[in-house]
Amino acid sequence: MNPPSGIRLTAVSRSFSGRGAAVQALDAVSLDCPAGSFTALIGPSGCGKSTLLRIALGLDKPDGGEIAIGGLAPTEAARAGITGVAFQDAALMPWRTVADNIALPLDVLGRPRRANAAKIAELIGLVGLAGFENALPGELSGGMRQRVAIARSLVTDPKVLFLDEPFGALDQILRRQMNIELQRIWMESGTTTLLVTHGIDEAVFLADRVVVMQSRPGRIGRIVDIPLPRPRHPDIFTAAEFHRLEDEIAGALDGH
Ligand SMILES: Nc1ncnc2c1ncn2[C@@H]1O[C@H](COP(=O)(O)OP(=O)(O)OP(=O)(O)O)[C@@H](O)[C@H]1O
Repeated sequence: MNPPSGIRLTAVSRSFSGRGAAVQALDAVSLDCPAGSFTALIGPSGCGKSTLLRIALGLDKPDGGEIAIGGLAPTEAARAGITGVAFQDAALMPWRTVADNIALPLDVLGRPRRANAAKIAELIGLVGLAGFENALPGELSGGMRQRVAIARSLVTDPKVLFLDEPFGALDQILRRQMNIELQRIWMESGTTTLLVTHGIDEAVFLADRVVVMQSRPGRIGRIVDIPLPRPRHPDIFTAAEFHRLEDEIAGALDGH
């Protein structure tokens, strides 16, 4: 049997006590993302999305509950290269070429670059950047930079991928193109993916399920299954069923 490669949160809580009253950023959040699934996380500002992500990446610790990434504690999973992550800001190193930026997690984990040359070339092809291997970030468009960030997040062959609004800064047309690309990459890589987004349309287009969070305290309000067949084509954005699912999520965000 393959090792488990999903995400499992069991009653995860995290509160912050600042100068004012304590804030319950996460209140007993339980979520199971099966291996290979695509989950979108959506919710109002301050509902605990970043806190959840930071805990999943091993950058913060919960006050209570448990979290397992591919069956491991978050810090172990990160150290083993099981976790990949891409943020809204592509955060590329401006002096490193596309190939060198993609290779960065290998350098951090002390893995030999030469042994992974074929992997880097494959990823460059996967994100549609063949021919730009030696370009510097300053020579790329915003969408191309985000594609480099996604390739970089996949270079360790992660079992679990966290995407924090990776297309939030892009315009609507480019965002849709990137959504189509991301669906293809996910279908080819089979990586368990958790996408944090503010876009209802993006969530419905990409996800198997949309987790709608509520704030103060940060909780899961509703989980909406997205039973649309794959691969999903751009014309699905105008389908009646697509709009019905968007409305259901919008309603859940409003607390209905
Ligand atoms: N380090 C911290 N110290 C104090 N309070 C914090 C800290 N980090 C988060 N919080 C509080 O926890 C709550 C959840 O914050 P979090 O950043 O996780 O929300 P979010 O859903 O990611 O919001 P957004 O969509 O605006 O990015 C907020 O009320 C925030 O003020």
